Amino acid sequence: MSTTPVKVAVTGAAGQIGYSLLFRIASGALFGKDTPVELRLLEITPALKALEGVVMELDDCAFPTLAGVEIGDDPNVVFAGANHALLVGARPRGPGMERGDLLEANGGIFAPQGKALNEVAADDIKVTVTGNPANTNALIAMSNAPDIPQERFSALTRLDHNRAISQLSTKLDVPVTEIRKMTIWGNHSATQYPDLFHAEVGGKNAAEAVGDQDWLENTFIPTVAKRGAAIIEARGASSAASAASATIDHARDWTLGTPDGDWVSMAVPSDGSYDVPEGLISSFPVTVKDGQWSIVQGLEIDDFSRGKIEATVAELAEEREAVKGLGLI
Ligand SMILES: NC(=O)C1=CN([C@@H]2O[C@H](COP(=O)(O)OP(=O)(O)OC[C@H]3O[C@@H](n4cnc5c(N)ncnc54)[C@H](O)[C@@H]3O)[C@@H](O)[C@H]2O)C=CC1
Ligand SMILES: O=C([O-])CC(=O)C(=O)O
Repeated sequence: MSTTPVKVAVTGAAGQIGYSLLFRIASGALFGKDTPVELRLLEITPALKALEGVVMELDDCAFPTLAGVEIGDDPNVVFAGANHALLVGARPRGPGMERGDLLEANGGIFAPQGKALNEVAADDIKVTVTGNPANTNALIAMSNAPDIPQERFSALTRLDHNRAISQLSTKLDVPVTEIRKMTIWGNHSATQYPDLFHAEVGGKNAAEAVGDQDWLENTFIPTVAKRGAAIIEARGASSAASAASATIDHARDWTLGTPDGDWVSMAVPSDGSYDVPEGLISSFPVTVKDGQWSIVQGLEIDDFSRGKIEATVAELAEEREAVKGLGLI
């Protein structure tokens, strides 16, 4: 086992997602059994007592990979030396709300956290935003951290990506391992575009394998895009274990790389690819090598896909204007 622990900061650590996420990270699910991790956990002051209880449980697991745990309510202390920051802490939506409705309540969390990361995180910091509305919260954090390269900021669309794989696997009755090159474009919201035209099933085009445009348009896309709301309706609370699992998948692949012949969906700062305005944090198909992501280039986008991508990107542009208006960027 290597001796220097990787420092992973997690915000909202006493929350629902935190309760799943911390135990997965501590058990080695993020970087493997040979890499010790130190957890640095941020909460608001009233939640620190609950967090102490979670830390007692982490202790009680005696995880060989867990090298230490620090907790606190000051991001300037908790983020010190962090190599990864998983920004989960934010209010979840309730029934009948869209994620964008959280912008006013949650946006304010991400400006001070971006500033703190800028000041005290390690030089190789990678930031993943899970708290909603994730894309625009990542934009706020990034805009408040001018000394951190922009490509170190990302938002989570991996849960949508995994949901899309699962829906397709059920439809075609194939194992998830047969499905490659799934893409979520745009915003982690109801406007997101899960794209089957570039996905593959057993090496064949997924849209052709489905052969049913009506299912693709009227069942697949809305099921994936509205899955979060369906879970809130059923569970009475937003998805937590699957969100934690997707956060692990995202941060792991960003660190260890994507397999040959496949890609993943990550919301990253646009460089103008596929006509997504530069600087918006939008989901793209990406590959990762040596810890750096690249947007997959050269995909042909037909009129149907173009319309879907434009709609979700227009929403991201509106959110950017809204947070400008709030003085957050
Ligand atoms: N991107 C995605 O795919 C998904 C995102 N989410 C989002 O993740 C967020 C967290 O969800 P849950 O864990 O279920 O919520 P939760 O309410 O159970 O936990 C949130 C925690 O964040 C803490 N918190 C609030 N402000 C904070 C701050 N300034 N600093 C540090 N901690 C702070 C709260 O005290 C609470 O413990 C929500 O915004 C939810 O909508 C949830 C599922 C999927
Ligand atoms: O839907 C929500 O509010 C929680 C979330 O982001 C998801 O499950 O995708």
